[in-house]
Amino acid sequence: MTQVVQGTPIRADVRDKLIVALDYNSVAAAEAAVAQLGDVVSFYKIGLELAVSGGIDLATDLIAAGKKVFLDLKLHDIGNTVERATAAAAERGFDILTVHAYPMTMAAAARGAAGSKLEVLGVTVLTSYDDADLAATGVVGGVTETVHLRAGQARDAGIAGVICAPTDAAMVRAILGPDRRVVTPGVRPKGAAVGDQKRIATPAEALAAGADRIVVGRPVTAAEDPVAAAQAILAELQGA
Ligand SMILES: O=c1ccn([C@@H]2O[C@H](COP(=O)(O)O)[C@@H](O)[C@H]2O)c(=O)[nH]1
Repeated sequence: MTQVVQGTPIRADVRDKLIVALDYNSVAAAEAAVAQLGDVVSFYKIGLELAVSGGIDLATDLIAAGKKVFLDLKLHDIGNTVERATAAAAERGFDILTVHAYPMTMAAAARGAAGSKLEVLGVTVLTSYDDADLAATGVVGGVTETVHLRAGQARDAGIAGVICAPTDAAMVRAILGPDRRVVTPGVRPKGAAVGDQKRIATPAEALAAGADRIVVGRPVTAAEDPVAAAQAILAELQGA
């Protein structure tokens, strides 16, 4: 069904650029949000909170309802485990799976996803980190240098693309070229609460910098009117 926002139809390809994070602690709450957002949102993310609350099975219902589903588990383990978990995610029909952007982890996930439609994305540096947070983990080199390194390693591992901050997207796009995915959380419409995110940009800025898709959680799910919030983001994306 075509969405119309303020008299303008939202194209289907634009709708697929918005991934709404279902960060809830129960399947019932996530289902209520999906029902409320209806045809406005076509792509959902199941992350750690919902996954440990029984949400992985919700993906089956979402996929059956024609939605795309991103499983954001940020895997990092020995190669055999990552490869088998990735293959299991592919088997369940997920569209996107995240792993941390370490070379062995990404290579294992690439093997697990081989021959499937599952897009594996490597998480470069979390959008809630600044240089000091990264240094505290023992990483030598700031955020920009580390994202640069890890984006190149993601390309070389043969995975579909990366997760990065919208503020890194232009640099990452130049490294990955036009055919790989650049997906950015840390997106905040003008005036939205920043929360714990540190490297942020607006939806339009993220697309202009080279992002294919944006991930938005609280600015939609915690909004007084989540439908209006999602529609406003879609209108901004379509105008970008
Ligand atoms: O670097 C990252 C990787 C993943 N995320 C996830 O995206 C959403 C963002 O939610 P907001 O409420 O819009 O902040 C959330 O599920 C994170 O786990 C990220 O923010 N940054």
